[in-house]
Amino acid sequence: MKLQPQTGEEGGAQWLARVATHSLIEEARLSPKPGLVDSRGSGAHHDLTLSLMERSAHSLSPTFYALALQSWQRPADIALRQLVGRLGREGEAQMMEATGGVNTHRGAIWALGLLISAAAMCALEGSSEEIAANAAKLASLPDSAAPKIFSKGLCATRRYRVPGAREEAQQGFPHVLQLALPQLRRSRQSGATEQQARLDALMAIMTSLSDTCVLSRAGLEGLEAMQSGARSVLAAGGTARAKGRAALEQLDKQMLALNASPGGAADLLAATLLIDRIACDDARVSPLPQHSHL
Ligand SMILES: CC(C)(COP(=O)(O)OP(=O)(O)OC[C@H]1O[C@@H](n2cnc3c(N)ncnc32)[C@H](O)[C@@H]1O)[C@@H](O)C(=O)NCCC(=O)NCCS
Ligand SMILES: Nc1ncnc2c1ncn2[C@@H]1O[C@H](COP(=O)(O)OP(=O)(O)OP(=O)(O)O)[C@@H](O)[C@H]1O
Repeated sequence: MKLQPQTGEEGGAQWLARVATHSLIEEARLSPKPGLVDSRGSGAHHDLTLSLMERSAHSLSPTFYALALQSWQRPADIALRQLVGRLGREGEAQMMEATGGVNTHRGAIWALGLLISAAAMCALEGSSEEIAANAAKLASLPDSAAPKIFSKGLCATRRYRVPGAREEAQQGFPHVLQLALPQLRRSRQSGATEQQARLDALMAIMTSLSDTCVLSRAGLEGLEAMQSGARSVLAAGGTARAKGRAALEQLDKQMLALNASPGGAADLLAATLLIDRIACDDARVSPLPQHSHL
């Protein structure tokens, strides 16, 4: 199905920015998510609330717009990589200003920022595979202006020898393309509600992601609990089934007891919702009129 966003680069960039911000808000509101901020509350977080997440999402619209506009029909080269890096860091500063210094969306800016840029590179004509491949090319290029920070994520990837946010992007977002999007569309097709299909997509990501947020707070025990709990939900038929919902409730309790929150998986769900809306994929099955309300 072909999308009909506003035409031209300015209209297209505005539309992309709106869809990206909306994807972040829909991810944050989706409930019940294990350990994460959602419409019920703050999950395992003490410094995050839903209204803070929403404020943060809105603060990122100008960054998303700039990323889309500046990437329009450009090739993935060093110049674009450096520009995208600078805009991403400015977006992080914007987020920190809006939240009073709380990290609400660092991982999300990275994933959605690259995907917005990648979608704009093909002027909104790309399939999910083409968008992810462009994002991977950009993420694999060096950004000499990037500050050398030994972040929590980097620390976890070294300590546990696992891939993190950088590698997920450099590999073309396999958790989005190979797990979440197919699950989202399968669940919709089998009659799940939109909320259930999105929760199932989140579970699909959680079955295999090495989420450095979980590793930093709860180590390998937390990661294994997350992955096996998510597998149980899907093995029980997903959240459209009572047994699947019971397994999800169990997983939520376990994540809270371990003080674990799969923030990386949440970012990739937002990325999935974005790609689902912007990619020109024939197989898309969406119950919503595409972006008519955006
Ligand atoms: C790559 C980023 C995320 C930093 O990663 P790093 O692991 O060092 O840092 P940090 O621990 O602060 O953040 C990691 C975040 O990624 C998310 N995440 C965690 N695990 C994963 C995973 N396996 N896959 C994807 N995302 C994950 C979480 O939200 C987590 O909080 C990013 O902030 C960055 O380098 N930005 C630089 C600006 C830039 O180049 N932007 C370009 C696109 S806008
Ligand atoms: N609904 C959500 N709830 C919580 N985190 C989310 C949600 N959606 C996305 N995230 C992602 O999770 C990340 C939060 O990471 P993390 O929990 O590691 O924060 P931190 O403040 O760096 O660490 P800590 O909370 O352990 O002090 C954000 O960067 C954000 O992109």
